[in-house]
Amino acid sequence: MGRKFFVGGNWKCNGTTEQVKKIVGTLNEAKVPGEDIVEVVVSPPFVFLSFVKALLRSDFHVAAQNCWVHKGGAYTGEVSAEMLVNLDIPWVILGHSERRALLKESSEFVADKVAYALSQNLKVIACIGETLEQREAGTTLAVVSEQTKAIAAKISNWDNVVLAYEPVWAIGTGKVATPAQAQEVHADLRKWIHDNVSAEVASTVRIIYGGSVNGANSKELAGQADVDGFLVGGASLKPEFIDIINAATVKN
Ligand SMILES: O=C(CO)COP(=O)(O)O
Repeated sequence: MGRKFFVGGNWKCNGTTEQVKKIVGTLNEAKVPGEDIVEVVVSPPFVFLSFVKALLRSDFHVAAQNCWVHKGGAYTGEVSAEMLVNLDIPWVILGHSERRALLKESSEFVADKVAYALSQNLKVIACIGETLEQREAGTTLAVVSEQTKAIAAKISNWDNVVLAYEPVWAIGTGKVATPAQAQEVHADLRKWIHDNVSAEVASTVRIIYGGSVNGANSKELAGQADVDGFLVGGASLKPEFIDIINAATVKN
């Protein structure tokens, strides 16, 4: 099938110049499989993007954590897709659950952002995931397929999209999804994409898992057939991020 393993590090709203230097230093010295085996992307806050890009080894790439929904202009506090392109930032994370919950970003708004970012040739890590209440109510697939459907309605080319399944109850809680739970949702999502987008996109799109991934649990999760990588929060700020990148070897 040839879906290249993908590991993203979402630093969220963390870091000082000194911490950033230290993290990048650790990444630059790390021994990891080549770019043919694993694609590695780290996502610092906007203010550190250029700094990280300049320091970071050339086989790792950077992502912004958000961008404005349309062309830039009179939108105080926002950063446009055009600016990211201008700075040679190849990736952007969109629709993270923290933004959906705290900043009330709807599925439609996220989908508009995804479509606009793709139109500017950015590559997108699009995040979806259910809350604990939704899981307990048995609506996990309905929720993640609704979030995916909103995106599918607005884009026609999935080549530059990575779908990040991040159950909200697993984010920052230390309560990781079991490999079986992750695999079940990933397989259901792939089937949904098969039935509602195309067989081709279903077989090629990477679906990565996020939520309390760490050095210890990453190998077993990576062993699941439909888990094509990770979006890592807390552990991406620590040296164990290297172990998570190395979980890619499980696929080979
Ligand atoms: O939200 C996440 C990545 O985007 C996951 O965060 P944690 O790895 O800290 O649970």
